[in-house]
Amino acid sequence: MQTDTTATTAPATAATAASAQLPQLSHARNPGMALDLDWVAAAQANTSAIERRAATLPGRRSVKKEFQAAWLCKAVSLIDLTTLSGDDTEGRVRRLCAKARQPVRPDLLAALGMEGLTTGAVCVYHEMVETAVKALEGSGIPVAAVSTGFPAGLSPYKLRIAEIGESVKAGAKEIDIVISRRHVLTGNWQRLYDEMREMREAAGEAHVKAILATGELGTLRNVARASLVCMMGGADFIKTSTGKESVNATLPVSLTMIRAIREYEARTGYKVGYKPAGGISKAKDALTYLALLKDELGLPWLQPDLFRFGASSLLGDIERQLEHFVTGRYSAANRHPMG
Ligand SMILES: O=C[C@H](O)COP(=O)(O)O
Repeated sequence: MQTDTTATTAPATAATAASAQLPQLSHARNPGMALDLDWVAAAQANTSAIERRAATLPGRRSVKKEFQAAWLCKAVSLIDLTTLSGDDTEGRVRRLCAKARQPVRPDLLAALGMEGLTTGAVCVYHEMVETAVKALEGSGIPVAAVSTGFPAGLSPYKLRIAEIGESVKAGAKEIDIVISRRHVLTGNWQRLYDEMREMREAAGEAHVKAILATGELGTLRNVARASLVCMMGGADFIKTSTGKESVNATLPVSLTMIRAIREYEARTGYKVGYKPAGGISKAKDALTYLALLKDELGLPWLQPDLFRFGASSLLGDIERQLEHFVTGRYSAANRHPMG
């Protein structure tokens, strides 16, 4: 990873490295704005340039040793620890919540000086929200609910809106909505905008992550346009994927969405969060995403209120890498179960 982290004086521990380089910053919530169809029509995505730039990212020089451990701890704090399976049970969700509270073995965290580290959130289906809220009581870890007919978003519109309210009532502080892909594919920006507005309103104080399902949007230009429309409609985050599409988070899609976020902030002054989700399972990939974020948006985005990984198995690999950093040994992946 090519960042300026290695150019600074080496802090003594991973904890000091993390806190010295990644300041705590907050931001005003994006209120949305009137739909600007001229801006949407003008949005471009130079696919070959984006793909060329994305291809260079994984091969870049990686941060090492305590700097790598610090960035990995930062990555843990940015994970929406997720289970979205048809066979989810209350027991599995309770185990996942215990993992969110204590994401890395206590002896490793003590050696890293990172006691108290937790994941950013736990993400579940509506039926599991109450269980997760109870299991996370007192931890400060929010529960995110996938909603609006996740993953396809094709249930009756009234029910999709009602589902948001139900999850908020059950205690979800974050709602991951799925957009209607057909509005993007048919260029019905007005309808996409209206739905986003209504979903944001239904969520009230709960923050809304708009899942674009980019693997089903056809082109990067559509991804750029849909990103803008969702931000205009008041999305707090834009998120790549449900994890159920055949193509989920990718670096070209991430570059496109991140640049839309940058443009939106430049024009409106409001920061919108970014959540790549689906298929991110290796610590190395997490570092690439963090480097991309830092390069394109800067350090303010490397906080849980502006960036999350949607991931079910990434934490296990990060824990393995941290164990290796502390002990010099790797353990088998099955020693790091999630739920
Ligand atoms: O939003 C989160 C995704 O569903 C998780 O996907 P994953 O299981 O590929 O990590």
